[in-house]
Order: sequence, then C-alpha cells, then structure tokens
Amino acid sequence: MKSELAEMALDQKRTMPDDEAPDAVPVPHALVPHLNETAILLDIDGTLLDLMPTPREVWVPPGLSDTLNRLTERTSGALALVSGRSLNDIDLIFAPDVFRAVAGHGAEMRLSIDNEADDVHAPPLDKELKRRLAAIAKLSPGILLEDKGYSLALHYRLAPHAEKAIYESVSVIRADLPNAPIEVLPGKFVCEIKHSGFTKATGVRELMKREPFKGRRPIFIGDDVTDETVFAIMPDMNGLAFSVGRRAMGVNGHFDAPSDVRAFLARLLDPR
Ligand SMILES: O=P(O)(O)OC[C@H]1O[C@H](O[C@H]2O[C@H](CO)[C@@H](O)[C@H](O)[C@H]2O)[C@H](O)[C@@H](O)[C@@H]1O
Repeated sequence: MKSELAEMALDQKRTMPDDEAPDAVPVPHALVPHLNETAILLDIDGTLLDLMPTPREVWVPPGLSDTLNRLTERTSGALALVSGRSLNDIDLIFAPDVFRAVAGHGAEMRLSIDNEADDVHAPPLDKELKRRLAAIAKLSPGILLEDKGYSLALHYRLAPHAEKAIYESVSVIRADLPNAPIEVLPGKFVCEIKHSGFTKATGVRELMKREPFKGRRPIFIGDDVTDETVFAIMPDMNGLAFSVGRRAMGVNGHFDAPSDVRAFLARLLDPR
C-alpha cells in the first residue's frame, strides 16, 4: 500500500519544524480501502484500556471486543494485541474473546486463535531470583507483585514514594548476579525484571514474518516506554506508529487518550 496516510504525515512534517508539526492521526477514510493490506497492532494498558490503580481493575468498555473482532475479520486475521501482560492475563481480561497476540513484552506469541499448541513461551525466571525480588514488595504497603512466569513486575502506583527504594533494591540483587541474562524494564509505576533477549520489538518482528501478518503494512498504537522499541522498527516495515497521551519520538501522530483510540478503531469499520 503506497500510503496516503504516511504521505499525509510526511508532507505535514516537511513543511514545518518538528516541534510545530501538527499530529497526523490517520483519517479512517484513507485507511479503510487498505485494511486488507494492513496489520493492526495494539498495545493494551493505556492504549485500548484506561489505566487503573491496579492491574486487576482494568475493564473492557462495551463495544471494544466487538470492534476488535470485526477488525480481525476485515484484516483476514491480521490484528494482534502487543502487550506486557501475559497471554493468560489477556485472555482473562477479554474473555470470552481470544485475540492473536505478542504478550509478556515479546516472551509469548499466539498466532492462531483456535490452537493453544501454537503458542510460544519464554522459559520461566529462576525461582530463587523471583523469591528475592518478591521480598521487595515488603518495603511498603501498596507495592503489588505480578508474577508472569518469565518475569516479575513490582507495581507501585499505590505507593509512588517507594519508587527509588524499589529500583535500589533491584540494583543490589542485579549486582549480585552480574552474568544473569535478565534486565530491568521500567514502565508506568512498575519495575519489571525479565529475561533479556526479547522485547515487544523482537516479538513484532517475528509476528510480521508469519501469516496472516506477513507482507502487510503494520500500524502500531502504544503508550508506554516499552512501546518505543516498536515505534522504532515501524519504518523498517514501512509501518506507521502512533502514541497515546503524549507525542513519542519518531511517531507519525498521537491520540490524547485510550477513548480516542477506541473511537478511531470503531470509525475504521464505520467511516463517516
Ligand atoms: O504493554 P501493555 O499492554 O500496555 O501492558 C503494560 C503493563 O500493563 C499493566 O500495568 C499497567 O496497567 C495497570 C492497569 O491500568 C496499572 O495499574 C499499572 O500501574 C500499569 O503499569 C500490567 O499489569 C503489566 O503487566 C504490563 O506490563
């Protein structure tokens, strides 16, 4: 697809300095005829769903699953969720609907929605390491642990004062294990410790080699630091990147809030 959308975004950029350039969110009218050549890749928290005080409190607004299912149909299956959450968690959130996904920041991938055997999973994080990291939650009430198997997340949205202490404690443990293949991933009020070697970007690259995504032009929408790895690879695939809540580096445009992303997706199906 020779994109009118990218042309639109680039034309606007060429004519004015970057800090004055308007945000170029694609017009559904321009995109609609190309849905069958497009792959729609969507982050979950802060992009499709509004952020909540704790991971368990998120909810899927009425109509969103229907929109995602219809877009899956319209793209012949080339819609995937690209999330830091585990596949298991994603399925609980969207139940009974099941979507193709790159999950766990690239640790897991689901290419087929009918066959669990196709799912790919990274190995679990060392038990002893997890035990040590989990003890950090004792630093303050309000620190929540999320065990995803291949990673462990320490959430501090309810205890923001604990941020520095959490990162210092993680550094001490990290320093004890200089050769461990792990890395620290900061997110929105969360410090995650995961195996190194995979990211959302490695997951998306792998996904885009497989049917039904192969050969399509990706459009990725995300909001967090971890989504920046995917924003960065979109040009390699002739893709488009859009951030949410802020204008991230290198994106083609941005949405103000998840509600705007949901409205945009609905308009792809019903452009007026
Ligand atoms: O890649 P995403 O789909 O955006 O997932 C990123 C992380 O999302 C969840 O945590 C975030 O959302 C919570 C609910 O709104 C919020 O309470 C928390 O502060 C955020 O960091 C999820 O729990 C993580 O596992 C994901 O990595």
